[in-house]
Amino acid sequence: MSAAPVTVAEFARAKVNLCLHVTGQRADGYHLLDSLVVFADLGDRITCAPADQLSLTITGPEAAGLAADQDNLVLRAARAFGRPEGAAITLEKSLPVASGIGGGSADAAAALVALSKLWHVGLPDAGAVLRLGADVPVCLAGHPARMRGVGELLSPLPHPLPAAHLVLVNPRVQVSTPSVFKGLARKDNPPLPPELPRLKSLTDLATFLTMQRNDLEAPAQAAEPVIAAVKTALGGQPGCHLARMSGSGATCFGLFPDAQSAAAAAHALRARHAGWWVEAAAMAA
Ligand SMILES: C[C@@](CO)(OP(=O)(O)O)[C@H](O)COP(=O)(O)OP(=O)(O)OC[C@H]1O[C@@H](n2ccc(N)nc2=O)[C@H](O)[C@@H]1O
Ligand SMILES: Nc1ncnc2c1ncn2[C@@H]1O[C@H](COP(=O)(O)OP(=O)(O)O)[C@@H](O)[C@H]1O
Repeated sequence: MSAAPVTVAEFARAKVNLCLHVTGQRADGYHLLDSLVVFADLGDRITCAPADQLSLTITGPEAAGLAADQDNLVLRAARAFGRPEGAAITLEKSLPVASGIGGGSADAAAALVALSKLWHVGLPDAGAVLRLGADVPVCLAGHPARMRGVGELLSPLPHPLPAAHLVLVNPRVQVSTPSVFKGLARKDNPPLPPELPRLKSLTDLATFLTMQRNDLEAPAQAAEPVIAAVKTALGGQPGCHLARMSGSGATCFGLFPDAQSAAAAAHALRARHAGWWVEAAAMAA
């Protein structure tokens, strides 16, 4: 007697680029990156239930920003298995769409894991995973990593990062990732140091990051000057060790030492900027 099929749920954590150096461009136009990627204990949720047909339903506070059509990265992830079986997939969307924290990539990665469990099949090959999006491999890895190449070269960090809390702020503007890359003044910026140092405290981490960059900040800010205001507002909160944009924006993050200071900053920012999306979360280990 075979076991009854069960529903599988996976968490799709927000990705944060603590720094993002653009070091070159490939002949196909994709850019070479060197980035420290971490995850927040905050994200979307994918649930896959057994079904004859493949279907997607989107719920949650950010559902209105996204269509449940064939282009949705969750259904693209299902098709990456080749000929997909049926599944009734629910995406509970909490992360703002197209905001530099990889919500779509995290959803794709979570869908891959959930469907491989539901269907008892292996994951698609690395090429198929990367074709879903440059951020999907790191989201599938799901742990802090140094990301190079166009996103496919992942190295675990040589030393664990210190505990930290994040405040994520999105001013509710969408910036187009291809346009931000196109706006770069230079594409051959210096990489991260070859060896990442041991960073024992949040002060060590912030000091190290202050010497690194997000090269996409300048072109994103040129398109949406409010991003500079977000960084200033975050950086002015008590306990904020560093404020920077993630990915191609427009979401910015602040690094805080503990849950209390992060929650207080989030509260103050929400009170001052009612239209902004503001969330506090621990940085996942
Ligand atoms: C910039 C980053 C940094 O982590 O984050 P987000 O802003 O998306 O969160 C990622 O590289 C984005 O990853 P992802 O959003 O999965 O990218 P894709 O769908 O593959 O590509 C979207 C577009 O971004 C540009 N692109 C993306 C990745 C890369 N290494 N070089 C590029 O030039 C290309 O113009 C591409 O058409
Ligand atoms: N499940 C999904 N969640 C978010 N965006 C999605 C999804 N499926 C497709 N997309 C599309 O992918 C693009 C990138 O979205 P997202 O990953 O949220 O942003 P970013 O790459 O800036 O972090 C958006 O233009 C969006 O329309």
